[in-house]
Amino acid sequence: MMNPAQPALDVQNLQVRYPGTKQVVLDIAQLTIKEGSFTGIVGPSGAGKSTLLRSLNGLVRPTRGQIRINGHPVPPGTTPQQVSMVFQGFNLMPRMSVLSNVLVGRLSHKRGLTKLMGRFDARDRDISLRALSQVGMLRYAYRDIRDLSGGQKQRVAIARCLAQAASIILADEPVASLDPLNARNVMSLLRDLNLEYGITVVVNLHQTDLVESYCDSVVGLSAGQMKFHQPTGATPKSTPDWKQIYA
Ligand SMILES: Nc1ncnc2c1ncn2[C@@H]1O[C@H](COP(=O)(O)OP(=O)(O)OP(=O)(O)O)[C@@H](O)[C@H]1O
Repeated sequence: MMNPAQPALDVQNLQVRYPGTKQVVLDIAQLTIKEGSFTGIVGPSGAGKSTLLRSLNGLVRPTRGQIRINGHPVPPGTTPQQVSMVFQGFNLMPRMSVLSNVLVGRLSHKRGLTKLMGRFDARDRDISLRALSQVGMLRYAYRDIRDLSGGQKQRVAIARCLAQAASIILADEPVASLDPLNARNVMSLLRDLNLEYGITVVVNLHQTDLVESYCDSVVGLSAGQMKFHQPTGATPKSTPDWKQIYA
């Protein structure tokens, strides 16, 4: 159930230093992402965009700070069930069917031996097939992942998020390895899911035109610091054009 008053993501005093290094690569005093929003994260290479998403997903353990997901504090380094991630390289299992890959999204709803053994029931299959239908990939359900194009693979990865019933999708440069047409198709799919189901989307992007077309707000990072967080639409004259971060 959407609760627009409550942020989907709330970050306070987040700091990341990778183990064995001295450099603080992310230092964000406060970042709030509204539920149901579609936020682009921009910034030069090495700015900390991936580190931010990976911290939110528990893949990176912050040195300090607090992360709240849908109002609940997330213990450092844990992956909340409501959060699902899409990667540039798809992170799908080759030599397995499309459906098997989507079923992986159901694992976060399992416990104990059932999870360990990767056992799925009829409901899991129904949910996964429905997810494939939602991304227009149902007819590929029993095909091998290796038979798919990059754009199709990314659709399957997004279906895996839907099977997980994630309320937040974090997408780390999801279209970086796609041609411009497929890039727009994948962005449109994310936008449709955002509008239709209220899924909060946070996406790292290098292409400013995609940020302008699809995102309702934009966060600018530079050298691990948050430089701005503002709507993408009418940019007030008093604030710098967000594209300046690339200058
Ligand atoms: N596993 C790691 N160990 C040590 N340092 C890392 C690690 N991962 C990233 N870094 C460093 O953290 C900083 C931020 O990297 P990050 O990948 O988050 O940036 P980014 O904005 O996503 O860059 P890009 O746009 O090139 O993907 C960089 O200086 C990078 O070298």
